[in-house]
Amino acid sequence: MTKTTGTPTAVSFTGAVKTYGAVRAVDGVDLRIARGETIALLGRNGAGKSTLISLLLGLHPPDEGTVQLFDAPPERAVRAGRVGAMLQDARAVPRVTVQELVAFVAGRYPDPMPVARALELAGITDLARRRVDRLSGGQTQRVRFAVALAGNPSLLVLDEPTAALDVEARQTFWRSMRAYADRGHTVLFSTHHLEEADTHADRIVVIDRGRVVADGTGEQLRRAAGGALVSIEPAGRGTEELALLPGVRTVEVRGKRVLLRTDDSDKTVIALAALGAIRRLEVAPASLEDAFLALTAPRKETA
Ligand SMILES: Nc1ncnc2c1ncn2[C@@H]1O[C@H](COP(=O)(O)OP(=O)(O)OP(=O)(O)O)[C@@H](O)[C@H]1O
Repeated sequence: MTKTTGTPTAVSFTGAVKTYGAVRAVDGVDLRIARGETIALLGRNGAGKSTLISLLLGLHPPDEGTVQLFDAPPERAVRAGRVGAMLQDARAVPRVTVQELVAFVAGRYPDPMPVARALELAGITDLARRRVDRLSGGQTQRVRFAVALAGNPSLLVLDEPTAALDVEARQTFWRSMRAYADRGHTVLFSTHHLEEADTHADRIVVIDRGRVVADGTGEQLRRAAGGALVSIEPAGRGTEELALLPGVRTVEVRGKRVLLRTDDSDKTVIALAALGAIRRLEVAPASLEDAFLALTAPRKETA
């Protein structure tokens, strides 16, 4: 299926379910990540990304199904120092300096990277002597990245790693993440930034209501959601007949214009021309954002 089919497995979810009361936060997830892959988890707020990550790290057991890291239970891989994580809600330890904290974490791993290297990759060399509880939000986030890297783990798990970062820190982060991934490590990150997922991940996994609703490259997702967007001013025509045109998957009214998501823009445009009375035609390839919205549309919405 993918170029990584024969590669050893880093992460596997099989029928994984995690409920919180009536909420099925993770609802039957099957997912395999090969060693060396960089995976982006995309999903709306509350889709289940953080819960999936907590199962992966062994912070919670699944209610049903199994989760494995490197063909073993997550706790074993975590205890063996094969995993580094950067979570959203990790709290700063008071009074220690950045350097002390990173050195402490590195010391708990069997094969850590030099502390100076972790600080450099996270872009915080100049913060080494600062106290960790006296940093800005973005600085704290970069310290968390250094902590995740410190053990030189085979698998790096990053929950919304760029959420609080400014433009420059974001660029430094992605450069370092890529350098890390290029050395054969496996990286899983969650994000709300579609262009980051598209640019920096080998594969994008879209989660919606606790399920995997799409899994592929940005290009594959764009294609799956409908290859192109044809937009027109309908000049008084109803939208019903437009929905029946060849290739058209969905019809959406946006102000004066009508947007047709189509699998075959050539056929759709030829049919539109045959109908006549169509003004200001525009054709554009579907964006990843279009694909994401189509994949995660609320159930009641008529697209
Ligand atoms: N500790 C908890 N107790 C009860 N419900 C929870 C708990 N943690 C998460 N949930 C619920 O589980 C669902 C999935 O939440 P989760 O935090 O995994 O989503 P997410 O995709 O990470 O969201 P976000 O993008 O907002 O961080 C949501 O409906 C959330 O309200």
